[in-house]
Amino acid sequence: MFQRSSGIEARVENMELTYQVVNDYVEAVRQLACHVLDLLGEGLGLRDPTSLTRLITATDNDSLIRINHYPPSCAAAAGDHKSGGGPAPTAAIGFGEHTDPQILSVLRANDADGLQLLLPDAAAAGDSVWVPVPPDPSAFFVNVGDLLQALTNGRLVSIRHRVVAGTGKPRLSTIYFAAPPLHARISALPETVAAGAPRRYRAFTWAEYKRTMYTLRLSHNRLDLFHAGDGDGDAGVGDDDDHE
Ligand SMILES: O=C(O)CCC(=O)C(=O)O
Ligand SMILES: [Fe+2]
Repeated sequence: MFQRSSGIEARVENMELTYQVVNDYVEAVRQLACHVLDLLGEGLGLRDPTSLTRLITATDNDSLIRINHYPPSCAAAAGDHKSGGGPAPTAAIGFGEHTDPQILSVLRANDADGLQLLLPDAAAAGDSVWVPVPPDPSAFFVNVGDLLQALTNGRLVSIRHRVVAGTGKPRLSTIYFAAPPLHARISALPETVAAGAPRRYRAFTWAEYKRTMYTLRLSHNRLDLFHAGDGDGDAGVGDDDDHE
């Protein structure tokens, strides 16, 4: 009985420690995300370079952290064997292709490879060229999300990526997704709109975007449903008071 309760106490202590470590990590990556957004705001020539950061520091921000674990793939090994070449095209996918929906993602992973990016220019030309991101546990991988693409009127691009599970080491990744409050209105910043660069997307709230996203497949190009001038369409999104 005594042993059992001390076991529980140890577990509670462990949980508290884990909670503390995760909280400290979240605070550190949140600050990093703010720093990156401030620099981007400056680089974009925003009148208020902190306006992007303020979206993710609001007390009711919707940011989250995700921890992914990809065990080595037996399917990839089988694919290698059968084709004598690369992994089986579908069976070895650890995380299907997608863009991150939020503002900014800050990823840290162990030294196992697997993350790949789709080259946007090749994709626009109809080719699928996947570029591996070299694993580096001492580095952060910072990714522009869909909302940042909309806020910058397409000047910053939310890159399509995926994870292919290899046959070697398990991959472990931790990603902080910096997001605004649900009610935040996402609309191209005025400095990114010009006669030669008309507003690409209509205004929407993060809540509307999330609602739409949950009706779609992971790989769907969701921003396509928010193009300016498309009306309400069947995307089921509201506010279109920013139409041009
Ligand atoms: O695990 C990774 O390396 C990337 C995962 C990812 O893209 C995501 O969780 O959105
Ligand atoms: Fe992602």
